[in-house]
Parts: sequence; C-alpha cells; structure tokens
Amino acid sequence: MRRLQLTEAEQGEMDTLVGRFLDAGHDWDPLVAAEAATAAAPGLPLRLREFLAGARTAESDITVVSGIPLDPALVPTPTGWEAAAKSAAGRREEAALLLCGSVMGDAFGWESQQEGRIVHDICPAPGMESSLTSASSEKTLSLHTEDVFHPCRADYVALLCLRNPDGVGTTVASVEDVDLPAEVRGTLAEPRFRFFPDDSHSGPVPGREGGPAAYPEERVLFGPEHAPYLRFDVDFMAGADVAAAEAVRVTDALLRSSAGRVVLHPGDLVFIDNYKVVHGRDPFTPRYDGEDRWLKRVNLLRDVRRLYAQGRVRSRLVPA
Ligand SMILES: O=C(O)CCC(=O)C(=O)O
Ligand SMILES: [Fe+2]
Repeated sequence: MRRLQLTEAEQGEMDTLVGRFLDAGHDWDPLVAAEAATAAAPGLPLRLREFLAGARTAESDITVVSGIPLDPALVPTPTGWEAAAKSAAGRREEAALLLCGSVMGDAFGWESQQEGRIVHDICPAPGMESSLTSASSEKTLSLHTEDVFHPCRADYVALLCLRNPDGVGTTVASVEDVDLPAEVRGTLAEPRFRFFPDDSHSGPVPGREGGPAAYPEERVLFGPEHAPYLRFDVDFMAGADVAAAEAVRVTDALLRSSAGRVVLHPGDLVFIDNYKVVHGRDPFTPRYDGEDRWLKRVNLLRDVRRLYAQGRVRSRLVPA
C-alpha cells in the first residue's frame, strides 16, 4: 500500500484548480468532464502527480491520497444514487475525483449501471440494505473484482470518501498475499470459469434464462505465471466442473482469511488495482439522516481505447 498526505498548501492549490475546473462549465456532464479533466490535471500539485504516476508505473495494489479538499458546505448524504444524480450532490468532489483519477487512467462507465453515469454515488439506500450492490449496508459486501464479468472491467476502482461517521471498512485482499495451493492455482489458471454481471447492472444477464449467450469460460488467474492477475467474485461466478467449483470455494476462503481493511475518512481517495485486489465492505447500520457514509466512485481504464476497440462507437460507456 502506498500513501500520501496532501499538505495545506497542496490542498489550497487543488481547491483553486477544482474551482477553476467547475467554472469552466462542461455543463457538468461528467462524460465531457472526463476528457477535460485529463487536460486540466497538469495543474494538480506536482508531488501528487509524481506520487500517482509512480503508483501507476509500479502497479501499486492499493494507493491512498489523504486530504482531498471537500466542500465545506457539503449537502446531506442523499438516500441513494438516483437522489444524488437528481440534485447534482457533491459536484466539487466529483471534479476532484475526475482530476486525480485522470492521472491513473481514463474514466468510463456502463450503460447498464446507474443509468450510464461516470461518477457513481455509493451511499446506503432504503430497501437495498441486504442487496448485493454498493447501495447495501446491513449485509457484508463480499470480496469482488469490480465488474468481474467483462473484458473491459476497470484497471482501478477509485473511491473518494465524503463521509464515513462510523468508520466502516472497505475490505481488501491482494492476489500477492494469498498462498494458494499449487493444484488450486493450476485449476484457476485454466479457462474453467464463467462470470456474470452483478445486481448493480440492469437488463438481461448473459447465460441466464432470457439473456444473451453466456460469456465463454475464462481463467481466474491470468497474466505472468509468477505474478498473476486475478478476477474473482464468489457471488457472480461459477466453476464449470467439480474441481473448478472447489477451487472457487478454497480461493474464497483464503482471500477472506488474508483480507485487511482500509477505513476511508472524509477526503481520503483510494485507488484499488482491480487486477490485483478484490474489495468488499463491512456491514453497517444505515442512518438515513443525512449523515450516512457517502463515497464517490469512478472506474478507470489505463487506456480507454481498449473500450473503443471492443465496440462500434467511440464511447466511454460500455454498451448494455
Ligand atoms: O463501499 C465500499 O467501501 C466499497 C463498495 C464497492 O464495492 C464499490 O464501490 O465498488
Ligand atoms: Fe465494488
């Protein structure tokens, strides 16, 4: 894990940049703002840019920047992402997230998720307490690769904390820290697994009744043999045979036993390497009083052209 604390002077610099960025308009369409953020990011404090560029090059598993300036007049936590979208809550924070995020990668979104928003709101929503989505609260969100089903899933999940009054932990486990038995490792490195969209995606699910054709069988471990990458989400994957299903069970148990947690405080921004680290969240009791835990999230690709090359249009949204 790499950490950086911004100084007061750096916070001032960032605050000015964010103000200028918002004044420039973009009609606050984060789809447009994502490109503008890349152009404006050289105005971020030099030490921050160097830190993020270093983390990107080293493929740091977890990268935390503390002291991102928040709006002193931050509105109460909305009760779900729809409410946040309607009222444009936390716009300053969205801008700060897009600016910093653009040093690590290119922001993108999903047509099937939060209605194609690029910056997501993660806050507890009434009725969703036990769902398998980030709007949950009372149920543990199990360790997962973000959007495990898709070849264009994020390289980084970036989370900026606006509120976390009860210090609820984001759980993390790195493929580098888990000691998988050789036999299991061998199974995981073979294309014997299917992955599915999680419940935050609307629309028909490939491979399920009524949905499009299933995604092909894929590997859990891939890339360099001695430093493999990982895709894993016990709730939205299946082994194609008995040994593969057992490998999923063993891996889940080992990941859970090696998991640590990052407790995000207001102004903390974490970049989770989605190829190396699975993440989740501890359960908590929602308040629905405006003081609830609230994060802004953006998915980042190291090169958005990977996405353009997959589709038929030059779009930062993965088609549904
Ligand atoms: O709430 C958190 O700490 C993480 C939730 C999550 O899995 C996500 O936002 O992708
Ligand atoms: Fe997630």
